[in-house]
Formats: sequence, structure tokens, C-alpha cells
Amino acid sequence: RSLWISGILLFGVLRSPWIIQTFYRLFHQCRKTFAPLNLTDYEAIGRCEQEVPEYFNFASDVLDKWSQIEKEPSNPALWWINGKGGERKWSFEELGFESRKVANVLSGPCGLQRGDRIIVILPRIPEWWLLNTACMRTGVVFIPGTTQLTAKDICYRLLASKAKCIVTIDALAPVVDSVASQCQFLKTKLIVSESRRAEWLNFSDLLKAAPAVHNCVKTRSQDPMTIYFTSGTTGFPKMVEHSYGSFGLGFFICGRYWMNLTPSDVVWSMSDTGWIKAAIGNVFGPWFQGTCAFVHAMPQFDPKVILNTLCRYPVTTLCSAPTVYRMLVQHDLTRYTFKTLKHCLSGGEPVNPEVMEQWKNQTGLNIYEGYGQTEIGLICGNMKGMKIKPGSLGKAAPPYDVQIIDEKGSVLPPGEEGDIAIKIDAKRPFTFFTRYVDDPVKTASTIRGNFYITGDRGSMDEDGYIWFMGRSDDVIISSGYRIGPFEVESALIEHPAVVESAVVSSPDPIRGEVVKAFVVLSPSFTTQDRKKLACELQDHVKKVTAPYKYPRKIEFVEQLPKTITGKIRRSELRNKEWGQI
Ligand SMILES: Nc1ncnc2c1ncn2[C@@H]1O[C@H](COP(=O)(O)OP(=O)(O)OP(=O)(O)O)[C@@H](O)[C@H]1O
Repeated sequence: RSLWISGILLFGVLRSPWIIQTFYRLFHQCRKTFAPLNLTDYEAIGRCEQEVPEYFNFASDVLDKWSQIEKEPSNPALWWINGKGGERKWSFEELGFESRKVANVLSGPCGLQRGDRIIVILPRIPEWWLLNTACMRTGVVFIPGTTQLTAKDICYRLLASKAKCIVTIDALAPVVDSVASQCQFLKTKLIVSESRRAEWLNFSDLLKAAPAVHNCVKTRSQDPMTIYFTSGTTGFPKMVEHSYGSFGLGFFICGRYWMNLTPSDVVWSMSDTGWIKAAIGNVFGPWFQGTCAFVHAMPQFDPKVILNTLCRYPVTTLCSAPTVYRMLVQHDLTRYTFKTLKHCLSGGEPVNPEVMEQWKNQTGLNIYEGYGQTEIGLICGNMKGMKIKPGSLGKAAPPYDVQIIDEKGSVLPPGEEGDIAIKIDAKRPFTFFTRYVDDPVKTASTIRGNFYITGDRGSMDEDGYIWFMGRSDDVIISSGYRIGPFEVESALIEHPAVVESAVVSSPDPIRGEVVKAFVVLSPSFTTQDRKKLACELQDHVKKVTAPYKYPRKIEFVEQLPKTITGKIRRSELRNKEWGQI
């Protein structure tokens, strides 16, 4: 008997690591299955320290989990106002309920199946958020577009994307109808409107009748989730495809560390619904962290409305384009009290150090700049807590290893100008776009050796901060010097006469090309002698930056040409200059 007992004990001792390991594994399996949301794992995945799960769907894996966690009183998931008394607040549970109904509308009356594409051209109305989420639930590929698109733009997008369905509002329905006959792939038109329109399905009618039960599709992390058309700053907009992994999981780090969001924050991102910044600032950034996405559907840009909204609503985080900050600092900000505002973000274009300083002096808040692309998301940023070096893009954002390289793909030492690039080791980071749709040559052209080429020029300092020089095409070469437009524009805006400017190359018989500045004057300077003012601005630039950069030509203009996103179209000005020779 004692032999038996010793045998069992010996077996137990020998197998104990196995038993402990098995228990450990079972425990973690249970924790993962039943834990409402495992943010630590998502962070490790976002940093590329943990494998991307085979299956991921932001609607079922994140939004539905938050709806299980949220307790009263909590911030809503979406807080929408229109400035005319209209207001809607949805918790994650309400968002889930409504979006499941919309999912049934898409797969029922709209006849859409998983993998089909839908173009959604809506202003900032709650239906945009419902459709966005409903697409994740059904596997329909979501293609947003801005309401500023013209008939030609819409036709280009419908044909290029082969979308089967389009959703829009009253104002754009006739525009869609004017091109619909040329778009052979388009089968269904859905209108978000109080009134009915012939040949269009009505969103509200269908929503009322839709069943509330819907099972979210199981999507692989690499499955296509969305297609974004780029801003078209340099040419025709490109179709950038993202997956459930790159878009869903890929924005975790950005929301947590650049936007600095937690469940008690309220973030107001002003981006138009057609651009990736709306996805970052209004959907994935906040909702991954359980944060409230605040939306003000302003019919038009009005600095005073923005400033009053920041005073009246408990916005903690503001995310906006540099153009908006440039316009806001034209006002006396000390007259406004932003009680809850604590974190300000900017991206899409460089913010001039002067604007940062004015904002800081008047509000006490820094602007945390982020640099990114539709293709890649956030590439560099000033993460909360980091020392800000005004004029720089901050440091590489995890999981990226950002380097400055030469044309052969070799890494350049600190201080030297080159291409801003992202190192790709054995495999492409999962946060990258999947491809430019139907354009394998263009997709392949973004890679040079072990690097992804952003198409932007810059340098890195000893501390790892990246300094933006300009888009590769925008850099000016004059008398052998390489001049980035941003440096000259930043010098110009330091002068009180300048509201904003665009600097491009202009032909010159001796130097080949010279720096030319198109300047928008502040109202109090418009009546001044233009010749004298031009000389004053030239002297000013020579004083605040290396003299060789000063604009030899200056033209005063009422406004600058911009993309619908508000980015300055330097290429348009440059083409005009060179076409004049
Ligand atoms: N903080 C920033 N500072 C300077 N430039 C920025 C910043 N953030 C973004 N950008 C610029 O915007 C570009 C990415 O913008 P986006 O993805 O909207 O497409 P686009 O380049 O404007 O349009 P297209 O590719 O159609 O010409 C970057 O490559 C960079 O040139």
C-alpha cells in the first residue's frame, strides 16, 4: 500500500508543473472569454508585442463589451448637438441597439452582403455613426465621403469603388441622380430625410420597421473593413483599403497615448465625416477607450460658435486642424473660460510654432501635434507628458520605427534632410493599409528596401524628434539650397500682418527657381502700401530664419486654394507659377 501511495505522490510531484500550467491556461482562457474588455492585450497588440488575433470585429469585440461594462451615470458613447436645440445622447447599449437595426436595414431592404461596398456621404448627423457601426456588424465595406463632393467627384468615387449602395441627404440626392445612370454598379440609393424621394429607399422608414436582433459577422483581422479616398492634395484621390485589424486595433495606441483618452473624457473632433481623422477622433480613438465622442453639427465654420461650445459643454479634449487653431487665435481667447478643456490636438498639416505659442499664452494649453497618413494612421506624435518642441512632429508613435533615409534606403544621421520613412522588418506592420485598391503598382511603389516611404521630407534631431520639411514635391531648390515651405510660412506668420501663407517655388532666369509666398493679410493691414509691406515681410523672414530662405516674390491674396479638408494646395499655386513662364 505504501508503495502505491509513494507512486501517486511521485507522479503528483513530477506532473505538478503540468497541472499548474493547465490550471493557469484554463484560468486565462476563462478570463479572456468572460472579461468584458481586455485593454492590456489590445495595447500589447497595438505595440506589435503580441500577435494580432485571427478574428476581430470592433463592433462585437469592443463596442458590445463596453455596453456590458457601462454603468449609470457614465458619459454617453455619442453626444451630438446641432446648435439649434437638437441633441442626442446614446450610451454604448443604445448605440448597439440602434446599429443592429441599421445592420438589418443594410442586409435586408438594401440587399447588401458581406464584402459589398457602400458610399456614405452624410454630414455630422448621428446616422453616420450608426451606418459606420452597422457596416462592421454586416461586413459591408464602408466608404465615407464628404458632403462637399460635386457630381463629378461622386461619379468618380462610385465608378472607382464599384459601390452597390449610396447613402446621402436631400441636398445631394439630385446630384447623385444626375450621375447615377453612368454608374453601372450602383443598385440601391438610401436617403436620410424626413421626406420621400422617388427611386430612393427612406432610412427612417426602414429603421422603424427593422428587427432589433442581429448577429454580428465574424470577421478575420485582415478582412477589408473600409476604403478611404485620400485628400487629393497632390493628384487624384487614392483608394486606401484598411482591414478590421489595421483600422480597429491599429488605433488603440493613438487613442490612449496621443489623444490621452479615458472613459471619463469627452473628445470633440471637428474633422469632416469624409476623412480618416473622423474615424480616429470620432470613432476608434474614443470608443476603444470608452470615451464620449462629442459632435457639434455646425452648418459652417464659425470661430465664435466653437469658442462658446468649448465654454458650455464639458469637452476635455479638442482635436482639430491647424487652420482652425490659426483662425481661433485671431480672437481674444482670454474672454472665454474653457472649464474642462485639458488636452488639445492637431494634425493633417503642420502647426506653426507661432500659433502654438499664441494658443498656449491665451489658454494655458499646449497643442499636441500628430503626423499621420490615411494609409498608416499616426506615424509621429507628441504623446501626453512628452516635452514639446514647437515646429517638430514629435517622435515615432508605437509601433513604428521612423527613420530619415536617402534615395538608396540608407539611414541618415541626425540633422540631415531626407525621406521620412517607416522601417519594415520581416513583415509589414498590421496597422498599415492593405493596398491601394486596383493599383498594385502604386501599392508596391511605397516600399524602398526595408522601408515604407511616406512621400514627405524631413530630418531627425539627436533626441529622436522628427522635423517636417514638406512633401517631397513641395521642397524648393534655389541656388543650390533646399528650402521647405513650412519653415518660411512659419517665419511669415510671426509677423502681425500675416494670417496665413503658402510658399512655393517660382521660376527665375538666374537661380532656376526662387521662393514665392502667397500671403493672406490680417484685416488691419489690408489698406497698407503693398510694396512697403512686401519689403517689410522679406526683412522679417531674413531676421527670424536663415536669410537664404526669404521669399524673393510675394503676392497678396484674399484666400489660399485648399482641399476640402482645409489643406493648402501648394501644387495648384506651383503649377500656376510654372505655367506662366
Ligand atoms: N502634423 C503634420 N505636419 C505636417 N504634415 C502633415 C501632418 N499630418 C499630416 N501631414 C501631411 O498630410 C499627408 C497625409 O494626408 P492624407 O492622407 O490626407 O492625404 P494627402 O497626402 O493629403 O492626399 P493625396 O495623397 O491624395 O495627395 C502626410 O503625408 C503629410 O504630408
